[in-house]
Amino acid sequence: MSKYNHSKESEQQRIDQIKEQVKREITALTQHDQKTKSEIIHLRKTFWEDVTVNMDNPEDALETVLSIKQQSELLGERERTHGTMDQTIRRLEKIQSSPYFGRIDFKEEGQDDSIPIYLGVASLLDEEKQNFLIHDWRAPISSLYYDFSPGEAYYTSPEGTTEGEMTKKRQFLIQNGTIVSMFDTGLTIGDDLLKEVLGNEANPQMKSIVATIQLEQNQLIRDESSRYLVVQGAAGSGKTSAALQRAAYLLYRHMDTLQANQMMLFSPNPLFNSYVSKVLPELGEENIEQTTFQQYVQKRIGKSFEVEDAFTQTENLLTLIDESEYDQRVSSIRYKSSLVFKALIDRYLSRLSKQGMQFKQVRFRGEVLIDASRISAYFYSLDQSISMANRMKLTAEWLLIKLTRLEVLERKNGWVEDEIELLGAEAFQEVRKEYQQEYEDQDGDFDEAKFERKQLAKKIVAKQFKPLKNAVKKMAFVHVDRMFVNLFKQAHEDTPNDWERICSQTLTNLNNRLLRFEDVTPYLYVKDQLAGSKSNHAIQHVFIDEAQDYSPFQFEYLKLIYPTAQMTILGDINQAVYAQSQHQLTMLDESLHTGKGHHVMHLTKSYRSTSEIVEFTKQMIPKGDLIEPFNRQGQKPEVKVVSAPEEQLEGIIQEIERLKEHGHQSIAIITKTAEESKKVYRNLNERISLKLLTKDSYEFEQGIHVVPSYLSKGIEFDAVIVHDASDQVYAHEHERTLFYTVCTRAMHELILFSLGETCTFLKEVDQATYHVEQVSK
Ligand SMILES: Nc1ncnc2c1ncn2[C@@H]1O[C@H](COP(=O)(O)OP(=O)(O)OP(=O)(O)O)[C@@H](O)[C@H]1O
Repeated sequence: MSKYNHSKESEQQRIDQIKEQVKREITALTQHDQKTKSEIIHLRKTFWEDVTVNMDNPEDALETVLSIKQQSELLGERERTHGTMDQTIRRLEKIQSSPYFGRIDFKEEGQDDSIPIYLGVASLLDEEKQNFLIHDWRAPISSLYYDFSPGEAYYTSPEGTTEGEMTKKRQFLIQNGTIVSMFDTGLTIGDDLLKEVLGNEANPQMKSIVATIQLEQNQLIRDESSRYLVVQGAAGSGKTSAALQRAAYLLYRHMDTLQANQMMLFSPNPLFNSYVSKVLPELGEENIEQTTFQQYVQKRIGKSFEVEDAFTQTENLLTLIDESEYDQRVSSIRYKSSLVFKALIDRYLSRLSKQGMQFKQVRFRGEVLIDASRISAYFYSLDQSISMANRMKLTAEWLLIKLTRLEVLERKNGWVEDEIELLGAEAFQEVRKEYQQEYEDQDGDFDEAKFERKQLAKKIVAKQFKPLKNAVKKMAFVHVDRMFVNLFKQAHEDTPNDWERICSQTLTNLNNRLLRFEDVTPYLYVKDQLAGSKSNHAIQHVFIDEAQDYSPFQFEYLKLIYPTAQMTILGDINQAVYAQSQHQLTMLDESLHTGKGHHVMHLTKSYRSTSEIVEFTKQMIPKGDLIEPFNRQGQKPEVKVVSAPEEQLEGIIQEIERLKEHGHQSIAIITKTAEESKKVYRNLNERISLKLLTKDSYEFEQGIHVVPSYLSKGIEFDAVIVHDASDQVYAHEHERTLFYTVCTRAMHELILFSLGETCTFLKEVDQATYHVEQVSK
């Protein structure tokens, strides 16, 4: 028997022992859990029998409350225990099937022997609870596995730095408790295993990469040196994957203070939410909160405006034929996304703090109760040294006091008497009961009827004043919309050349109650500054994926709404597809992250696509030569030049057939616009089974999809067929990043059709890196 086999045998024996121990633990826990479950059922059934309910006097009532509290605490405690046991059983079941993925032997400085350390998704102690049989991949010592190859190594923990020598590094693939393969690895973590993983078919759900995290990804995952961690990473470099592992890592590191619902992931589209939803549960953690910027703003703005989303904005721009119209819209978008515009707004706000604030009158039953001018006078009577937000709060408090006084006066008005006449017997009975409880012992001359009418008047008016008071509490008396409109009506310093045009277009939109995407952040910023910020102090960590799509203004705004959160900002400047971010400063720009508290990292190795695809795509972007493909070979990309639309459709169908024969299950036909996607879908739908992805799609499955370029970001497919990569479709320099994004979605195969001459981005690529075929009947 070879040394390897022997070693494999003994490794399998160790796994078998672990499985036995885990089996025993699961049996014991299940029995215990059964008992707890029965107790819960019993407690729920007998809840009211076991509490003494007696409300005869205050002491008895107090005792009743205490008894209910005690009983529900007992129930709550049992339910929590059941929850924890359930979780532990699930964790143990996972360990049983795949206990670990790695082993390192580490000889600590000053020690004689190496100790084997096995790494898994969760830790496991031996039965004496003395030694770790498995270390959690997030434990400090586990970083040795990701950071070093055999030789001198060290790791840092809260106790300090431990130095030593790594004498072995081994990788396992274990399925159903059996070793499928096992490699002793050198420099990088399991090139072979990684190759195998990356060579698999695409999955409609992203997977955890815990067994094959690469060195630079590990640094990203564990970095806690700064408040803002900024990651510029090439397409397919594992930004999203590493971000999710990082979330799991932070949850482990700060398990006493951080919970999944205190972390927020901003993703590029609703589809993405479902795409990444399995990763954290796979790692034994709960999913963190997820949203898109659009979902956030939509919730904030509600129905008061029709809100354009970033996709509609992009689609509108991509379908604009008139170049000057395009230039105008883009210039307005870029200006409104800039910090220069934010500075203009700040100057406007500071003027408002002295004069010009707009308020709404408080009206009640068609009459003006408090005039806007009185609110304004009160606001400006407050000391200017008090911040605007606090002056607004004080004004709201003043209004509430005023409303309470007016409410008392209102009770005497005729309409109240009319309302009382219309009341049913029930209302009278209710106040009579109140009277009996409170005043039955009063002297004989107490007028019960008068009391009744007074009480009813009080109730009727209070009910009608309630919405008014609530509106004041929500700062609805501040006329945000009018002040936002005034921003575009007033003269300002340092405006761009086309300011007048920007203003007139914005005012037309606002008049039609339309808020363009570029106006959304400025509008919310103005609203928050005037009517009180909606900052969220509960969120402790924010992840922003595809950060190249966010403007510096959006970054400032996100900092305001999450004032205490740390941020992980990930993106790729070469995939900036929105007008506000192309050739503009974006949230990702290093110039915004120079100060203390910011740490910028770069990921240059690309894992998603075969090296042929990466070699091809990297030529389309500036500094593409810095991108290093992972060594996984495949076919060279194919460019098929056709001369008629029917040829393109036929060609696509043939390619799909071929790709399916090769076993590819997830195939995307990517078009530039949604309009084009719809057309392709209509033309192909009768011939092959496929799905159309739109901005409202929430999930995607294995299969063939037609998807517009800007919705394909962040996700990946086994094979990508680019629909019409001709110079008629990708005709402008500003579409370079869009084109690059589309091509980099392919894992194994990339096929580009071009109806006529190919686009410039393709012409620039070295012909030796792809095949060209002229297809004609
Ligand atoms: N260390 C790794 N081990 C295994 N797979 C990896 C690793 N790193 C990345 N991958 C795989 O590479 C692919 C791309 O990863 P991911 O989507 O996270 O990259 P990205 O940088 O966010 O891409 P993009 O910016 O192009 O959307 C995924 O299939 C992911 O599972």
